Amino acid sequence: MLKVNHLSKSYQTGTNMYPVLKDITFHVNKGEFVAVMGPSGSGKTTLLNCISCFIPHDHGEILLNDKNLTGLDENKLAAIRNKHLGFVFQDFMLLDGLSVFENICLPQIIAKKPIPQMEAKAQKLCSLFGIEKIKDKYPAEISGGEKQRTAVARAMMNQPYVLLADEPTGNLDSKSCKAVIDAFLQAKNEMHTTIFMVTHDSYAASFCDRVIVLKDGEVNQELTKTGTRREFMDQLLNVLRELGGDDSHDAA
Ligand SMILES: Nc1ncnc2c1ncn2[C@@H]1O[C@H](COP(=O)(O)OP(=O)(O)OP(=O)(O)O)[C@@H](O)[C@H]1O
Repeated sequence: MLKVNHLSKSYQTGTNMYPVLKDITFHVNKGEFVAVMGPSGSGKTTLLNCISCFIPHDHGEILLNDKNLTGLDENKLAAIRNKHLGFVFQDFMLLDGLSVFENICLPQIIAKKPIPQMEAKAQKLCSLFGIEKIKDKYPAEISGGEKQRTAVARAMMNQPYVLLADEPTGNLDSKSCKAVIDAFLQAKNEMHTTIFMVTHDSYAASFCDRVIVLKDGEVNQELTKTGTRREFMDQLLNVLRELGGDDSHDAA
């Protein structure tokens, strides 16, 4: 579903070029829930921004459902972002003046989809993610966990090929974190959604099928969950402790 082949990216500061991603290769299969972890500055956000088509990469290729995104012009990239990618951000990015239900509908309002079809879909997502009771409230009236579940529902409106999440649990306590992870697992299990999440949180990552660990812009290792979630979390904590890059929830 998502293939990243030999991806490189440098930033220019003055006359100096700083390589941030160095020959990154990995694949994410349809329906897989994959996290990217690594110490601060290892290139996680840069990688996500390249996959999101927000910034261009220098070398290599990114394929989304076998379509090569490399070299597409900004209009084509914007169309791919709108149609085929869903986004969940650390700070929710909900529109304060719209209700929960209207926020969820937003991607299809922008895409000018028929209203009855759109409302039926939003209603289904509200019940899937357990936010039916708050659907008429406004973002200022709901909790952080409810805001993020609303953001997950909104990201699912266009049934994206891949849901991209940037530190989705970063602003949440353990209980809300679990509620958001449950929303991802529901999207994966009931809608076969492919999820790619950047996180510092080993607790959140322990619910994933696989974790790609970055260090200094390179894939340091890939860890696949084989045993229990708790064992996987301990494995992640050990790896991250060695590399210096986790701030997992204590209550995990
Ligand atoms: N626009 C930019 N221009 C120049 N350098 C940048 C830019 N954005 C990021 N960097 C540098 O690239 C490196 C990787 O940054 P990035 O934000 O991708 O790391 P990260 O792993 O997401 O870090 P964190 O965990 O702290 O969010 C860092 O050294 C950062 O200072």
